[in-house]
Amino acid sequence: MNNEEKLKFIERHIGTYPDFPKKGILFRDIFGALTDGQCCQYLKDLLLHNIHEQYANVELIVGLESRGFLFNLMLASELGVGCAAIRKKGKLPGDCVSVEYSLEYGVDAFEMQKSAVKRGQKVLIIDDLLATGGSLEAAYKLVHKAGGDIVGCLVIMELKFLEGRKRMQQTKVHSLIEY
Ligand SMILES: O=P(O)(O)OC[C@H]1O[C@H](OP(=O)(O)OP(=O)(O)O)[C@H](O)[C@@H]1O
Ligand SMILES: Nc1ncnc2[nH]cnc12
Ligand SMILES: [Mg+2]
Repeated sequence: MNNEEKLKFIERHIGTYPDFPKKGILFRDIFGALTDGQCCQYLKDLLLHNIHEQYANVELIVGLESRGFLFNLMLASELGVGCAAIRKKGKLPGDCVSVEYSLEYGVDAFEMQKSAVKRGQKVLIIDDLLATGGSLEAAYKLVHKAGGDIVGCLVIMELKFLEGRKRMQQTKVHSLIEY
């Protein structure tokens, strides 16, 4: 299968749920695709392909709690680099940097351990989905605060109509699937 066919295959397996978690939200469920073994392999192939094409010399993959964690360790181990976590507030021990953010259906705060990123380290931020961009923008600020050099962000899905990309003009953002 070529990359275009792999992408179509994945698209067909992503679940779509109207009015979840709130009325008016059309929820795009990556977990629906991950129960299929082929989808897991194709997703890995396409994410790695994109990293090789778009983001040279990545040294650390940072994933956003929780759906971003499905991909940060997997990609880091494939690339032979480290991975780190951005978590919702109060979950990480030690000295942390913290940033408040809002998303399509709420407000929260993200944290990251200061020790997770070395000064000037080349960081790729990964998540399943870009909606309003609140989460990804907060992640960018956190990694920057922690001393990282962000080479870009990679997401599987992008909800174009919410224009989250407008908040991310400080770096390169790539998505595999646009809605
Ligand atoms: O672009 P935004 O409007 O910020 O929305 C995108 C974020 O929303 C979802 O996460 P959610 O906060 O629902 O948490 P989860 O990953 O733990 O399910 C999704 O996984 C992204 O991380
Ligand atoms: N519509 C949506 N589907 C899945 N995750 C989301 N996060 C923010 N908006 C979302
Ligand atoms: Mg998330």
